[in-house]
Amino acid sequence: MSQAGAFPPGKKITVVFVIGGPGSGKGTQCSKIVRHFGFTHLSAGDLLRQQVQSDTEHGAMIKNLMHEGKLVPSDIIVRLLLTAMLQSGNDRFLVDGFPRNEENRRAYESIIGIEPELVLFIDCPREELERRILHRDQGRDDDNVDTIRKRFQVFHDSTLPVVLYYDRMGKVRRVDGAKSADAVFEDVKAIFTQLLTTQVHSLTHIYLPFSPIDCSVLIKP
Ligand SMILES: Nc1ncnc2c1ncn2[C@@H]1O[C@H](COP(=O)(O)OP(=O)(O)OP(=O)(O)O)[C@@H](O)[C@H]1O
Ligand SMILES: Nc1ccn([C@@H]2O[C@H](COP(=O)(O)O)[C@@H](O)[C@H]2O)c(=O)n1
Ligand SMILES: [Mg+2]
Repeated sequence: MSQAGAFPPGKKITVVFVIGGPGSGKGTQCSKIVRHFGFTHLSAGDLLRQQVQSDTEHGAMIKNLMHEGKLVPSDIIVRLLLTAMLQSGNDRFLVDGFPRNEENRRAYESIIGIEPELVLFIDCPREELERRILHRDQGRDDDNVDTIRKRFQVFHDSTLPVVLYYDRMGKVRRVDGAKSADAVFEDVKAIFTQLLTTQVHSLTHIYLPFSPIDCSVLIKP
C-alpha cells in the first residue's frame, strides 16, 4: 500500500532520481542543485551509512553488504527514504543513488508511489570513475579497489537497466559527467530550469470548470 497519502494533501511532491556510476558526481551535483533550486538531497548511500554508524537493527548487515558493494534489501532503503522525505517538510527531493535495480524501483512504486518527474543520469567513463574514487579521501569503507570493481559490476548489471526503463518513458536527462564539476552543473542547471519552468507554466493553466459569469446562476435572487 503506497504511503503517498502520508504527504500533506494538495501538495505537489517533486521527485528527481539522480543515477550514475560510483564516483560519477551524484553527490557533487546534488549539492549544487540544492543550493540553486531548493531541493532536499536524499543520498541513499548516506542514509545507509547513518544506519551503520548508529548501529541500528540492520546496521551490521548493511555494513557487510556495502563492504561487498552489494545492494541492501529494497524495503530497508525505501523506508529510510520515505521517513527522510516526510521528516524534511519539503516538497522537492533529489533521490541520489536510487533506484539501483529493478527491485528498488518496484519497492519504491509500491511503498512511496510518487512518480519521478525526471531521472538525471550522470554518464562517465569507467576509467574516470575509478580515478575519482581512488583519489577521494572521504574515508569510505567501500572506496577500495576490490569493492569498487564490485560496485561497477552492480551498476552495469542492475542499475543501467533501470536507466533504460525510464529512458523508454522519456524521463531520462543524460549529462556528460566527465566534464569539470562546474561544466556539468551548467548542463544540470538547464535541465532543472526547464523542469521548474514547465511546472510553473502548468500550474498557471489550471482548468476552471466554469467562467465567472456562470456564478450568477448560483446566486439566489
Ligand atoms: N565533474 C567532476 N570532475 C572531477 N572530479 C569530480 C567531478 N564530480 C565529482 N568529482 C569528485 O569525484 C569524487 C566522487 O564524486 P561524488 O562523491 O559526488 O560521486 P558520487 O556519484 O556521489 O559517488 P558515490 O556513488 O561513490 O557516492 C569526489 O571526490 C568529487 O569531488
Ligand atoms: N539504493 C541503494 C543505494 C546504495 N546502496 C548501498 O550503498 C553503497 C554506497 O552508495 P553510494 O550511492 O553512496 O555510492 C552502495 O554501493 C550499496 O552498497 C544500496 O544498497 N542501495
Ligand atoms: Mg555519492
